[in-house]
Amino acid sequence: MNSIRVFARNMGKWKPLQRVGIIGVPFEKGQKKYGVSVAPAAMRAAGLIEQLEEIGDLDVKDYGDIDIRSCPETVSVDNMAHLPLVSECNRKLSNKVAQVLQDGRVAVTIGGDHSIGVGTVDGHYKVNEDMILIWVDAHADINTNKTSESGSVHGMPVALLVKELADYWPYLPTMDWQVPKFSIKNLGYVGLRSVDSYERLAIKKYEVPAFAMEDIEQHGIHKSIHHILKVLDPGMKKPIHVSFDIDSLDALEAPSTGTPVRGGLTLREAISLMEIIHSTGRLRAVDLVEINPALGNDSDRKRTLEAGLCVLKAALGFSRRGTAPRGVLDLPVQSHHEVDD
Ligand SMILES: NC(=[NH2+])NCCC[C@H](N)C(=O)O
Ligand SMILES: [Mn+2]
Ligand SMILES: [Mn+2]
Repeated sequence: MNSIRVFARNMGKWKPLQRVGIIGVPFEKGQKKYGVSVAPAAMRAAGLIEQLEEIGDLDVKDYGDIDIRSCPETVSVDNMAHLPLVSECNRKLSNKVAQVLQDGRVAVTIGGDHSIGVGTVDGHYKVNEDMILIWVDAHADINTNKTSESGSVHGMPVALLVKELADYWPYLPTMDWQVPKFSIKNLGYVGLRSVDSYERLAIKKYEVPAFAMEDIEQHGIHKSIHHILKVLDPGMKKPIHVSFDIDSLDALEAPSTGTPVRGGLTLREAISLMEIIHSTGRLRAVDLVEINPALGNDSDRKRTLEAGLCVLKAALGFSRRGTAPRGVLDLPVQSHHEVDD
């Protein structure tokens, strides 16, 4: 984007330019299926950067992909597949996310499977220790290697991150760089509908605000996300990290994903959720994970990539109402219709 034009447009009372940094993570060893590593390239080919720039008032910088090289897997941990690879990828990713944030940009990370949530949250926490985390997912991803039925690390990132569960892990070789400091008290879930029994136990024990699909059914997406934000941050000042697993969406909306679950969020609900979070002005990092372009047919793939783009655009300020031309309206466009509650 032309920086002089941006400067001119931001003089006066216009909202400041939002700076965004894109990180691709072509990593798929946190689960068993081929293809989720192709998502960063597929999202770029689908027009990710251009579509974000079209929102306006965005300065988008593409930091490229994390370098995923297969290192020799000399150690192994029981029921935890490819730990050295997961660890190495996340170590690099954590540093990159911290760098993007220190550059004053919202860190937008395109996975990859959800094991990369370890690196994104770790990197974010290094910069903003008061961050809160909204995990939007069909799954809770809070298994340890002892409770997981799959042995896949994409079902474990939350348990690796939170300090309250640190004692439930054995020593994890290669993971010395990652010290769990983030508190489970700063975590909330949206979209759950496939939660394993020990995961359920952890959520209950630590009273994690968790809006499963039945809660969203009951309260609606607006009240659900407002409630989570209020519980996690009553003062409304903390930086927000959203880790968005595409399988939070209904399998009909986003079929190209490794562990689809029916009965999920509509795309409209996900867009609403992201619009609300954007409107706080405190979104600092967003992950979009588990898109697997190798699964399904052309139409499935296209629908899933489009859904991912819609979600990211909503998170970064795209308005479904349209945006008025500059200089015409000083205030954000609101609905012209008063609706009684
Ligand atoms: N990020 C994901 N899609 N995770 C799916 C996890 C599924 C299951 N709970 C497991 O531990 O393996
Ligand atoms: Mn997940
Ligand atoms: Mn999931």
